Amino acid sequence: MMNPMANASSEPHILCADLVRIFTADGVEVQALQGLNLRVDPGEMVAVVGASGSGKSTLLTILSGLDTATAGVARVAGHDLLAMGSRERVAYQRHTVGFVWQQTSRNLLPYLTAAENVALAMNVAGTLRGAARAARVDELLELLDVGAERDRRPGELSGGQQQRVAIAVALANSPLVLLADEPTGELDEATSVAVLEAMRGVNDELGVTTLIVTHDPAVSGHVRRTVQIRDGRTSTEVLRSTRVDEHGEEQHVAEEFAVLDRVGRLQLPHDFMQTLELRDRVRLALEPDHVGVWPGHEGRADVPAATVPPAPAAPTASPDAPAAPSPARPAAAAAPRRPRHVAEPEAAASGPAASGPAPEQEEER
Ligand SMILES: Nc1ncnc2c1ncn2[C@@H]1O[C@H](COP(=O)(O)OP(=O)(O)OP(=O)(O)O)[C@@H](O)[C@H]1O
Repeated sequence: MMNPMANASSEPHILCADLVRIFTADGVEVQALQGLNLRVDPGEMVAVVGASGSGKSTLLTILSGLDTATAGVARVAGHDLLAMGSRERVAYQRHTVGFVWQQTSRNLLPYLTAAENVALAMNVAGTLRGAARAARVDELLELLDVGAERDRRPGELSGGQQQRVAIAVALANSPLVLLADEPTGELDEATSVAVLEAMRGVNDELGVTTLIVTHDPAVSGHVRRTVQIRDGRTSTEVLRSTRVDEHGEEQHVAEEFAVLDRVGRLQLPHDFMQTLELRDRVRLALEPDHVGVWPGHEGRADVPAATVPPAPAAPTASPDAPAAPSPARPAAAAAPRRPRHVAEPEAAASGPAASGPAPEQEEER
């Protein structure tokens, strides 16, 4: 199984850095993406989850080449999506990425059979012909477990079968990246699970980099990495892995991390901010193995500060249950300690963790 961190130094298949998309409607600006950062390495399968209006569809529309970002970086498999001309865009959509949308009508033509829908995608892109094309169609439909439905039209298929055929269509031209927008949005729970497992099978079998955008938190259970979008930014990530414990038993472990961008910005979880009444500005302190964050005003004195440790958190005790974001546990475990006020509090309070004061500039109060 692919370790999501394994390719950290190679060129990612999806790279978004400080991505911004501003819509203007009736003179009012809406910032759908507000400096989003995302990296997906070749062969990874990642879910992007978030509440309604958080910017998921906007992100996917940009990655699919149907919309262009206002600013920032968006690169997919070597294509610069902000600089792409119309000819490159067409080639990109035909050969580099495959899409699965929520609505069947957007994925499949109703008057063609399953096999004809897959073959049409190859025809449009001009890939494979004759017997090679027919063999590829059958191979894909078999892979998605809808080989027996090859001669049926979408109206004669169940919702789950339609989405499996849609995945086969998306894979027809051997894309490097598969993008799916709420692929289980119109399916019941059991069918959703089957479709997600089919996508995972495709990811394992073909190694196609897969990004699923959804509001459904249950999707997280089917991928090794889930990225949470909040207010147009990636805020936290959950990584899932399997480990063997000291008794030789397999444990499914989920660890949650805050996302840190290139210049040291991170979003503190809402509940941390509420618990410590953090607002406007905070005090920071660089400790030997973590960064401390304290209210910059008269915050609650009865609770210890949030801390941001550099190392991944320990595995969760209960299998497959996401841990609280890493910063929470050291905070709870750490003895309440006084914030280390800096000589010039205003300067420290305004800077990010990365530019916080060096220890020798600090003084204990
Ligand atoms: N074409 C547009 N014009 C103006 N505002 C838009 C446009 N598209 C999206 N928005 C706004 O951008 C924000 C993000 O929308 P987006 O559709 O990306 O969210 P989402 O997370 O996909 O939500 P949902 O799960 O409800 O589809 C919302 O505030 C939305 O109203």
